[in-house]
Amino acid sequence: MSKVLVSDPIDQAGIDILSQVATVDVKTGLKPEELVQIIGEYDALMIRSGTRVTQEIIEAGTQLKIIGRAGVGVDNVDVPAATRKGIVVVNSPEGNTIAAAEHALAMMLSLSRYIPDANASVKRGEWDRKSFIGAEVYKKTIGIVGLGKIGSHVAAVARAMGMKLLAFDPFISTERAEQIGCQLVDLEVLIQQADYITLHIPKTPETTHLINTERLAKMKPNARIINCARGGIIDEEALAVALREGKIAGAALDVYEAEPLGESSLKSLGQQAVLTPHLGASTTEAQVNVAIDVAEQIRDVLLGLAARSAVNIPGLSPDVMEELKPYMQLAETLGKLVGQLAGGRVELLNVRLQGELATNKSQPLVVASLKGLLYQALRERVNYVNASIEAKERGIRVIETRDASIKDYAGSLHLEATGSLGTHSVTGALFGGGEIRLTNLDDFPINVPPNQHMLFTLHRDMPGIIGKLGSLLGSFNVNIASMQVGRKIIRGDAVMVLSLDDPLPDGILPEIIKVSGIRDAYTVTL
Ligand SMILES: NC(=O)C1=CN([C@@H]2O[C@H](COP(=O)(O)OP(=O)(O)OC[C@H]3O[C@@H](n4cnc5c(N)ncnc54)[C@H](O)[C@@H]3O)[C@@H](O)[C@H]2O)C=CC1
Ligand SMILES: O=C(O)CCC(=O)C(=O)O
Repeated sequence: MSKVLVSDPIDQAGIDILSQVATVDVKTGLKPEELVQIIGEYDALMIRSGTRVTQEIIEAGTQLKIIGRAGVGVDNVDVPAATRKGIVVVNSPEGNTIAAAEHALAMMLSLSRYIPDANASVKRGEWDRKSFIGAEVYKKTIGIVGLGKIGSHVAAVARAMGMKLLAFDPFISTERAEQIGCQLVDLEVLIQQADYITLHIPKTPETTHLINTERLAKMKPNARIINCARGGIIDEEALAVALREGKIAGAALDVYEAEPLGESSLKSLGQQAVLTPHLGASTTEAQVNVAIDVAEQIRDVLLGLAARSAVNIPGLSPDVMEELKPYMQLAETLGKLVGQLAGGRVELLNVRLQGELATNKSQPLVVASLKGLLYQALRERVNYVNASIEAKERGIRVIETRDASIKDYAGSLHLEATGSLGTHSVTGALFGGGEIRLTNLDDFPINVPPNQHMLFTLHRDMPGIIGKLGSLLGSFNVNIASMQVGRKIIRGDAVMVLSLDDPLPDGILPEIIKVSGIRDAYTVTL
């Protein structure tokens, strides 16, 4: 019989499901070294946010087939390490949506009416009615940053409370925002106009310290901010200063840069700060939902079936998987690339399956392309199962075509996306040993392997451009790993594809576009 280790508190409903197919050991509060010692015995590991599944634990888990995160965020799992070892990582993208949204709303009302401090004062034996004169949310403006699952539910309830709704989400169409009843605005407008700002976005390099000293200074003095998403989206030190100096009226936080929250200047603040210990998902209902959702997937994988919310490995039948596996990564990489070239708010994705891929069996490659395209917006919340639904909800039209006559490579994939930066296309194929190659960019022939940090330029093919760009990058201390020019005619238009050792520093892209002969430049992270 298989063995499952449950290393965080999980609802009994999940344990009951796992027990149908496995011996279940519940051992919570293990130290990392204790987990490394015992993990080798187990076929599956089920966690919440309390267990950090490091590469060392994954390496020691020689029998592991699946890691199940009873919740949304898999930022406590080294997913690339699990993928390298063929371990499926699953989560529950929707099981705690309502719980997290309601917590954010509860935080907003608690802040406005000083409920935590008023409660504490009554319990101390006081009857102080003067210190807790609150503010109404009715007719106030709420600015929702991130209009995904949780943000949309917050919007629906806030609307019912008579609030005016602004939203910032660069990956959502205006139509979708209007359906939810929100006016889509730039972040800076939202920051300046909102009375309440609530964050419902993933933590990514772009969202880290999104709320910093400068943005706090632009908020209204009566503004209150709520973070029930991820710690680190707000710069906590800057927030504490802004609250202490009365630059804004209040903050309610459920998540912190380091958890549990240790020494922090937030703790010495008065009633203008409400702090909870990462309770967003802590409702009986959400814990039952996520436990069942994830336990069912662990059970299915242990029985040799597919998982419905795998974040790293698709739930395809073994024979289809065998044939398509080498191309899934290609499709996802091309999706990530073309999505970033097209900018946010992609309206249209054309996927052309070429050569031997031009068959019905290759349909999962369209889904993998969408998963890549949506990665920048949704991170680990997009998977092979929900990618098509998420695309539809975001108003992304997907056109799928097949062309068996294109035989430059055995099989190749061509993606074209239209978004806020215009229309861009990329083609890719697999070379010997399954190595991914980008073979065409915006109709220019190229032949480069994808790299984590890349820079693309559209320029005039003329002497001196490559040197000027190289010097400019050098002056910003950016090291070029490789460079290739793609052109159709000599001294005509051309593209330059550069692989960089590091991400491009902020502010350099406009400088690149100023170089004479360069018409456009794009940077992507894969
Ligand atoms: N406190 C808690 O216990 C819980 C926290 N969460 C967290 O809540 C957050 C939201 O979760 P969901 O709504 O389920 O995710 P979701 O994936 O449905 O929505 C996230 C939204 O953020 C948008 N987005 C991505 N990057 C952005 C950026 N740079 N600026 C503005 N918008 C951006 C996306 O387009 C998407 O619409 C996540 O960070 C999740 O980990 C989720 C559940 C419980
Ligand atoms: O498991 C928990 O309580 C944390 C929930 C959470 O933050 C998530 O699902 O992303």
